[in-house]
Amino acid sequence: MSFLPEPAFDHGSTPAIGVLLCNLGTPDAPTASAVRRYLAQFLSDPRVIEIPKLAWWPILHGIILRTRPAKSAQKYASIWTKEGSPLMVWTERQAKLLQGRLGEQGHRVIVRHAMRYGNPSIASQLDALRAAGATRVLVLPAYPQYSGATTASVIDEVARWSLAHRHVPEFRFVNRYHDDPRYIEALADSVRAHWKSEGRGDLLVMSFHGMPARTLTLGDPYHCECLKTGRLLAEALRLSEAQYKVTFQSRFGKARWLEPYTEPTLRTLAEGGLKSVDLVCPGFSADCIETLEEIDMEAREAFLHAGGQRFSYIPCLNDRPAHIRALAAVAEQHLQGWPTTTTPDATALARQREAAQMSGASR
Ligand SMILES: C=CC1=C(C)c2cc3[nH]c(cc4nc(cc5[nH]c(cc1n2)c(C)c5CCC(=O)O)C(CCC(=O)O)=C4C)c(C)c3C=C
Ligand SMILES: [Fe+2]
Ligand SMILES: [Fe+2]
Repeated sequence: MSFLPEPAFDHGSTPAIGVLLCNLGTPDAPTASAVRRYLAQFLSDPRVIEIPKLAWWPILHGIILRTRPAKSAQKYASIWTKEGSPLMVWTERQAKLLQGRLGEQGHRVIVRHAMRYGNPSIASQLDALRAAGATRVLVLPAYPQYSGATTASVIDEVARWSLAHRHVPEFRFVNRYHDDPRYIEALADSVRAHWKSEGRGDLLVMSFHGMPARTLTLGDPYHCECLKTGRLLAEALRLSEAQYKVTFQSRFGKARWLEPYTEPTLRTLAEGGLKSVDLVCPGFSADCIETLEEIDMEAREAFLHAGGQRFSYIPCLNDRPAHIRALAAVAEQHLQGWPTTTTPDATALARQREAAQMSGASR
């Protein structure tokens, strides 16, 4: 392997700490071609599809990328905003607000947002942080619950970027914050606020993104962390076991995924006589196609069609002040003990030595 020559870190007056807020990513536009590009990158990630490439490639390129983009693009179009994809808009806003909070901490902190798939890429934002003088970078995947498919995939991408650089910044990673009291309180606060303004249903369904069921037996902690978040949120809201239910949504493909599945559960509950339900998605830090379309449109329709009378969707934490406070607290906790001083920059020192020798020689 060979490394390209690269400019020294631009330290400016004080070396900075970068904070990279990462989310999953989203297409650049609600069109079939943009969705195809996005899905091709996403579904080629071996962290996401754990099937040998030889078996998966013909399915991905022969079937999925020919059929899914057009259907998905229509769904994206139904949630797209003037500013763009909701996931992008919220993540960008969260990073700005986080910058406002972390900028107050006494050291120079530069917050950037990045997407694991699509834009802005993790690589481009790490380049930008490096150019701005960040010699240390805290990577904060906006996934409260750890999973190999999400959190570890972000870590892979950071490692891939590092493979191409000689002078790699110091990294720290937030692997999870599923049981952080400030995150739980932010969730509880949003549910209470919703009940106050919209009224309260007979059951609170907590719907998390699903994962293939086999990941649980293979050792992925995701399922356990979702259940713990659910229990802690229920405790914060003083709910009995009969007053809430944890479910899993967004099944992809034919394999068994984590159960119970959200939409079939809602249908069964409605058929069993449940009239009024509140639904919250605690594992999504920002509203996106999976919450706005799959839950607030499709799951709502399924519940009402099966005899339910009231379906009340509680938005994700998005830019709620308690959420930004929680993210800032999680970041601060991981920044603790990280000195802002840096090792002398080898290139800068070599240049200084060279300049001193030159000026000595000319005298
Ligand atoms: C919150 C955590 C997430 C986990 C865990 C996760 C696992 C996972 N997802 C897929 C397949 C798809 N997910 C899609 C969208 C999507 N997924 C997450 C989050 C998690 N995924 C988010 C935030 C989004 C929204 C993106 C947006 O643009 O709004 C999609 C694309 C949409 C579609 O075509 O349905 C797919 C496909 C798998 C296979 C998986 C675990 C193995
Ligand atoms: Fe997903
Ligand atoms: Fe979905």
